[in-house]
Amino acid sequence: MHHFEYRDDTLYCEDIAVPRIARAVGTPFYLYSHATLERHFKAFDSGFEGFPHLTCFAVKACSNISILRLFGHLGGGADIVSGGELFRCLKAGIDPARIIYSGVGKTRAEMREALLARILMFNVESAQELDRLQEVAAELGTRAPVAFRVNPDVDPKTHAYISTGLAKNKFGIPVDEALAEYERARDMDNIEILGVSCHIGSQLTQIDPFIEALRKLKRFVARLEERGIAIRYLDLGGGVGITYDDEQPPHPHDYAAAVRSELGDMDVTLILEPGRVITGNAGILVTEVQYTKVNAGGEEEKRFVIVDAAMNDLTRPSLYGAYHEIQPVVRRNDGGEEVVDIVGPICETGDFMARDRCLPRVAQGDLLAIMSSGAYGFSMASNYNSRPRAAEVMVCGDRYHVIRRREEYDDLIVGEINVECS
Ligand SMILES: Cc1ncc(COP(=O)(O)O)c(C=O)c1O
Ligand SMILES: N[C@@H](CCCC[NH3+])C(=O)O
Repeated sequence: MHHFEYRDDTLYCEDIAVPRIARAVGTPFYLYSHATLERHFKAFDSGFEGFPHLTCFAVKACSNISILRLFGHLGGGADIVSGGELFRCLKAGIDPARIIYSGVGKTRAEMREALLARILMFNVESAQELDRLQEVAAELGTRAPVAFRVNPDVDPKTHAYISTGLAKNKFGIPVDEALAEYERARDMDNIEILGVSCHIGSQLTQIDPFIEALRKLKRFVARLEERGIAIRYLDLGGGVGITYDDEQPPHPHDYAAAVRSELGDMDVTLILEPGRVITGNAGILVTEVQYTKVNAGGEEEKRFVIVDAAMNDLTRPSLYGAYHEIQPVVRRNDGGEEVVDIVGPICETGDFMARDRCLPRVAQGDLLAIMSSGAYGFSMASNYNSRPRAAEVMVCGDRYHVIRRREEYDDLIVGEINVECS
């Protein structure tokens, strides 16, 4: 359920007509519904009510500080993967004691920053990372709280690029090797073992792989306990999928019920790292049709709708061949339909939002809504082709706020130095 719906054939976000915002801020822009963000966060979090848990929003999915602030107010923490994400979370007022730090390539500087901020836990992903963390913590005269991210070798049955829990993926430490790392960590002066973590992939549409991974984790925790290593936190990562097209992912409550049932009376605090399931369907990308054209020279006639959003704004279709529903912002019921490629202005054939898509006939100046863009949308945007990044807007009821202004040309060269080598 989200709060983007038509009223008299015009798309509204909560109580505001989308064309009104387009006139005020220009296009393209990301548009988020505050009520939907809140609803999705609560829908996820409430599934674990009564069980000690912490919902740490995966910042990489949608990292605007106004949105992070909202989740912080709702009692959430954050799952970060860089110093930049830590910086954002602190700016957004997220309690560092609710921040966990994942990622395979943490630098010394990033470790230092996170230790100084006193985050809850590092999810350590390799033996060398453990050694480095011990050194950095010793330099600061502190102890680093850690979980190891174990790789359970479970097939998440998702797109190969976003599968992370198979042995052949770069993430985590194989379960069989992790035991030795825990024993090493136990003997380190500046490491404090707090937990075990895993994250097997993103956009999962079935519950079974989560449960298979959890079973392996439980067996692993029992082996740790046999060796006198106690675990306080069990981090199950993120990964619950959403409907982009016709997928039928589990409802967050069904996911939570299955996890709780498998956990039984295990005495741990659960950490969850949801991203997409919270923000994915709470945001859209609004774009304007610049041109339409027909290329009739080849074997088949090709119809193109050229819009002002591109792969630099929303990279998912180009990168994964991902499907995003595309809807006219104002529905006209007289023009019929046609099969088109909806493409951006970038000089790449891979710059498309949709291919061979049946769309109501559109004309220059029409607005289109690229749905389900609230996760891995703006956060993956770039300046490719020297395109200023889009604005981000959040609607709260009958008001809207620009939560990130559109970039200007001067933003494109921030940090560049105009050197002439003679
Ligand atoms: C370590 C980690 N946690 C959480 C997430 C969030 O995943 P999702 O957006 O699928 O919930 C990711 C991304 O896949 C991740 O890499
Ligand atoms: N960027 C991916 C998800 C990757 C999740 C990061 N571990 C997407 O757009 O679907």
